[in-house]
Amino acid sequence: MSVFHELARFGVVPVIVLDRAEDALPLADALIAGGLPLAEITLRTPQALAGLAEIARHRPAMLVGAGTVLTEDQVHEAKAAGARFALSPGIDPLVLTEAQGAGLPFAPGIATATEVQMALRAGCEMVKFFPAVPAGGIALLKSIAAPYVHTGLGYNPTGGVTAETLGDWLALPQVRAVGGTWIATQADIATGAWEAIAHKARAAVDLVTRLRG
Ligand SMILES: O=C(O)C(=O)C[C@H](O)[C@H](O)COP(=O)(O)O
Repeated sequence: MSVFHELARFGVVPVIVLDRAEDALPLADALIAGGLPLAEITLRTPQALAGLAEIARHRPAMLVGAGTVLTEDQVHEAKAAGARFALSPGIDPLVLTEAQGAGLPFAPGIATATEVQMALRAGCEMVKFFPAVPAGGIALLKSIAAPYVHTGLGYNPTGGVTAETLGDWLALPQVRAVGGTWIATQADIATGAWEAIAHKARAAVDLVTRLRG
């Protein structure tokens, strides 16, 4: 099974901004406790890679990937840290080529038909639809995805998705999983609100289970 198939089984991807590497394991444990052993650690903070590496090394049950991967170097850094997949808010063919060479499954960001075609040309299996809500929400995704249904491309809407709108997004057959920061916000992590994170993870997992029957 491809890593994006594994990810799709959860239906929801916690997008993480990690300020301190020492928060990585308690965060992973909270997500595991909530039944959501999955995280996209965004490479936006100096300690993100170290935190990702901690999770990959010490919590092998977690499916951990890197987000906000913007450069060729970051492809290799993410892979070396143990990322099983990578995503980015936008699309950069040079980064995609590098990821392919490194064997790191990569979902680039798209918000236009042109970008979808760039992703298809690069052989991507999944793309991030970013910024999902400000760009035009479900109506835009439906319209953009329509010409490419036959390709089997999957979408990961992220940016403005919430627990309340999760179900609407997952009702679209092309949506493999939504992404969002609400499950473990930067403030939750900074204050060590591990129980709250576990609770939000569990609520999201329960909702996905209910929706998918
Ligand atoms: O950095 C990336 O790889 C991204 O895709 C951006 C994040 O997914 C958004 O920042 C999500 O933000 P929320 O709207 O708070 O859920």
